[in-house]
Amino acid sequence: MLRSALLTCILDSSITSYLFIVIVVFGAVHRFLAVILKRKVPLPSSSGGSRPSLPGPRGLPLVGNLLSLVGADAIFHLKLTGWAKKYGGIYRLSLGSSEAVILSDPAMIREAFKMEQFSARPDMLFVKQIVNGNGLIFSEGDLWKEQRRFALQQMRHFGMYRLAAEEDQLTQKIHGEIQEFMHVLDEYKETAVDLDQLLSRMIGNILCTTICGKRFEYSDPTFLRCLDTMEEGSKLVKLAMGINYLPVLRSIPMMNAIFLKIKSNNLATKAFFRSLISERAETMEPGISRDFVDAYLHQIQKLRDDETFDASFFTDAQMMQCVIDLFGAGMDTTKTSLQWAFLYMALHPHVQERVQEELDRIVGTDRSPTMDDQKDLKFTEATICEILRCSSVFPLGMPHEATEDTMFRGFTVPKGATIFSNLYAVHNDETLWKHPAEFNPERFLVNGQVEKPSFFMPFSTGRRVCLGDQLAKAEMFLVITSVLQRFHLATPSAEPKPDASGVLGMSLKPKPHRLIATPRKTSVAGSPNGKGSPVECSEK
Ligand code: HEM
Repeated sequence: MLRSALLTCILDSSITSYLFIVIVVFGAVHRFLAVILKRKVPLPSSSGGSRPSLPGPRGLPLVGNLLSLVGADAIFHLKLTGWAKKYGGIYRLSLGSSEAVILSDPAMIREAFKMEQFSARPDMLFVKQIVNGNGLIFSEGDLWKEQRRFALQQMRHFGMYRLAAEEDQLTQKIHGEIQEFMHVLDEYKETAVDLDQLLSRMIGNILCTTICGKRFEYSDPTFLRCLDTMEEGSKLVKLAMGINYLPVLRSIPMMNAIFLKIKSNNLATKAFFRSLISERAETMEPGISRDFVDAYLHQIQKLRDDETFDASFFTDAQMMQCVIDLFGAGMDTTKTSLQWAFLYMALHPHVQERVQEELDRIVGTDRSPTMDDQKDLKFTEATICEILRCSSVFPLGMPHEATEDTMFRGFTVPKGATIFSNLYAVHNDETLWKHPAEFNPERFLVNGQVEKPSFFMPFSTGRRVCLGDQLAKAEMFLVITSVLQRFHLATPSAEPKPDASGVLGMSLKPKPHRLIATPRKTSVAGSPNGKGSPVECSEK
């Protein structure tokens, strides 16, 4: 009871500044003790002997740059972007007991993330105690390489190529999910609605279908509990980040309560997916992979049957973490990107009208858009690129870690340094983009063709580039085109216009806002080929 009241209080973002101060104080003590005990802890100026030091803001003794970041957790990306303007495309920061290197130059990010030495993940306590080195996001070395190769093959297969094949069952299910979303949207008619929960259910179902072959009713309590647990988990993980750098923070009751809650949420999430995996295992048939779990179960079976095979990372525990990683990585990012997409459409009605005009011309109103239409919907495609650029939902990517002291662009990046790629800075750099603050899809069109410059990198780049990029792009394309074909989106005139600045949580989210979805004059049936249950469309 007390713990749950404490956690409710913790989830209120106003407490984060307090936590930050706690982290700073503990950071100072930790570093002080480390120095006293002569442990090897890098100091702000310790980039090494006569080697040129990386530039960066001056830190205070013991706490480094932590004090400059107090209260900046919701705008961390802006703070780092401000420093990039002063210190350049590569600079360093001292965060508690660890050194961070911030890359904001796209060419440097491309070069760095191709390098094996910069492809590890920071050695965080969470990773050790919860993920246990398994999965796709925090795994490393041979395990990561093998699992990534397999998962990539499957995600590309399920994500893009199968979504293009309309007769495929999975594709039909995803189209059905979009229809269900629009059916619920239809029921709101002229009422303003916050799309957050509705999008969670649709994206959650698309991911569950792709990964485990299962969909849930929007009101299913088990499904809703799982979505809530994962959402809460993202907030808690962000709050407890400090524990990764200073494990001693766990001795603070509030931090320990967060840590224990993250662990219990993780167990609940595993229980949810365990039952889905069991269902799959009971119904699988030889040679048929209906989804990611099916493919994984077949792989485990194949390797067990192969007597010459003695070492493999394909285990049940590994499969579980891969499933959780794919769901976790795909959920918040795709949902948030779609929230931004609909907000931008409502804030830029002329762009929305151009997309709708293109959809009416190329797809018409008798069928839903399919992946085959993508190549012809140039302005729509450019608009989706602009949504990804402007929103930069993963503004600092995922942290990487240097596995050894490495000379890079004339500087030494020390072993153990956490490397952040400031994708937000790249996507808002005035030297690369004309008027980057403007929402303008035209910037991606050259002579009527979509052209994506090398400095457009919403899914990061290199060895650890997003594994679900194809699925995410396909989902965004199908959802955005289907919704805009059927609805006109607007902000409620009686409410203040939502502002398009984001708030940084695990991803960069728009501030809470409501939209009105008014049905357009269309007569689209419930599936791409016109079959399926039609959903009524009323006139404006
Ligand atoms: C618009 C949606 C998405 C965006 C913007 C996005 C962006 C990113 C970014 C920036 C990274 C960090 C790469 C790095 O470490 O350098 C990443 C990693 C990852 N993403 Fe995505 N992502 C999206 C959707 C998805 C989806 C749908 C899935 C799967 C279902 C997915 C799975 C992953 C995984 C597994 C990783 C870790 C890869 C690794 O460590 O090897 N993502 N994503």
